[in-house]
Amino acid sequence: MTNETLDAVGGASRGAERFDHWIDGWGAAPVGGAYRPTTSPVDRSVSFEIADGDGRDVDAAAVAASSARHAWAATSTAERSDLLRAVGTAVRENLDGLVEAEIAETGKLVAHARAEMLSCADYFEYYAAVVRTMHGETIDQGPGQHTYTRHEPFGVVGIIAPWNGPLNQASRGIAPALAAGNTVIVKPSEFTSAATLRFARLASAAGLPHGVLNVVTGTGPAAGAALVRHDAVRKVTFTGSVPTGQVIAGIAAERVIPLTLELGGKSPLVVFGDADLDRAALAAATTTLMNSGQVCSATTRLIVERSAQDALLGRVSAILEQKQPGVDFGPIITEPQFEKVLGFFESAAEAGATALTGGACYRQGAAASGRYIAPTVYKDVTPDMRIAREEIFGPVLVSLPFDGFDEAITLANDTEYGLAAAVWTGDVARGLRAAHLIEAGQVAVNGGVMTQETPFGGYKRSGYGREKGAAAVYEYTQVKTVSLGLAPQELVS
Ligand SMILES: NC(=O)c1ccc[n+]([C@@H]2O[C@H](COP(=O)([O-])OP(=O)(O)OC[C@H]3O[C@@H](n4cnc5c(N)ncnc54)[C@H](O)[C@@H]3O)[C@@H](O)[C@H]2O)c1
Ligand SMILES: C[N+](C)(C)CCCC=O
Repeated sequence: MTNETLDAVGGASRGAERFDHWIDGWGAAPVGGAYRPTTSPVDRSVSFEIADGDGRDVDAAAVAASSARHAWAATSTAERSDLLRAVGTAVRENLDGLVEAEIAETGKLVAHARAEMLSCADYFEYYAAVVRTMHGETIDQGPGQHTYTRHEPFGVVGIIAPWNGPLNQASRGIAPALAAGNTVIVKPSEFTSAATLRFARLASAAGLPHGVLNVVTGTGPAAGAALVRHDAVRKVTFTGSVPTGQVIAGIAAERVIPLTLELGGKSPLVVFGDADLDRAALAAATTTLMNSGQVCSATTRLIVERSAQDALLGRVSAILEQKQPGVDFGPIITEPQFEKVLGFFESAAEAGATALTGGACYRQGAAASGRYIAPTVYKDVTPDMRIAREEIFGPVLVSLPFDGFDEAITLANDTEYGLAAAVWTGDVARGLRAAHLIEAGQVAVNGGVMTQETPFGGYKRSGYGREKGAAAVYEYTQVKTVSLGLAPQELVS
């Protein structure tokens, strides 16, 4: 692959644009005056200078979000719906700038970055519709009472986002939180903040009142922890790793505030021998390559009926071997994650797994200057190996054979995680039986798809709470019961 191709996907040789926080409808320089660079995973050049915030900047955002919250909560659902739709339109009309910012920090393929930004617009348009369906209930206690429930916003919601799908993952929380009448402070990953900052400007220009959406950038321990600890923040949605989720859950428990945790996964892809192996192989290759495996719900733990293992792995390897870095798949987004994936290769070699293809980064050609990892397929894996147990978050497929339905389910559930699963079989009834027995928040049988409309979240250590789907809007509300006496009551003295 040529340098020209890499430039096209990653954007080297660019000036380092500087980004401030977005607070109360304006760019706000960090109180401490510090900025940190973000880099392109394509060639490690500096992409942007991003405000390196801390608790003082969170304080400023909290003042803005708190000041705006009553007026925002008092808007009608029709007004909020119109504004959310306008935000979605603004994303569509300014797609190129968002895509450019996202690619500069993640190295995503242009087509993938565009799809993610369009899906971001979808979140706003979808929750623009959902907000108009929100309702409480009436409770019949007899003729003398009129009792009903209201779904009221929490006030200020904190959203902490990861680097693998920066604006996309943040939008998944921002849209329903705003729809429900909350104001929001977003803390993007310190590795990937630019698209979220550009988005916040667009949202303000589209009509979101000042203070309704704020973005504070900086590291997790400085800006992120300050956000979770802030008195004004009444609910937090965190998407990221289990260890960070545990830290945040500790703070939330201390403060007694609700938390949605969207954490990692080690999701199984179960293939029975009677499946369409060509389609199953394509699915396995796609999940391995998608965002270079940096997807929380990637089903990269391939659990395949022993009789079909060689045929399936041959097909998957053949597909992956044709793929080119920068053309068919992107780089690993952060340097620590790149090193982590290489560490898994060492561990796999020491444990005796066989790499049918891949198993290394690129050491020659243009891809060697970026964080590219060759798509990898492992055979001769045992369930106790690190590559079989831990989330790799790279383009690495790990194969475990099974004999019989029960062993397939046992292996699928032999993980501390429970985010997602996929099942491929020629017997639909068996596919659904497997789907019901697998401990995961979403299971796709024979290529079923998940969209904005489908609830998403984890079982076990993959987290709690649900995002996406109509019900997610209620995760950003608290229920109040109101009871009105209609008849004279006897007073108890
Ligand atoms: N379940 C999901 O929907 C989902 C989606 C995307 C990514 N993920 C998971 O995210 C992980 C990769 O993302 P990551 O490396 O950015 O995760 P991470 O936990 O390192 O960081 C996530 C966010 O938390 C912030 N943070 C870090 N320490 C913090 C602290 N002490 N207090 C407050 N905030 C803190 C970071 O700055 C970042 O914004 C993977 O495990 C992946 O599976 C899950
Ligand atoms: C990176 N994507 C494609 C937005 C998917 C993110 C879902 C979980 O990590």
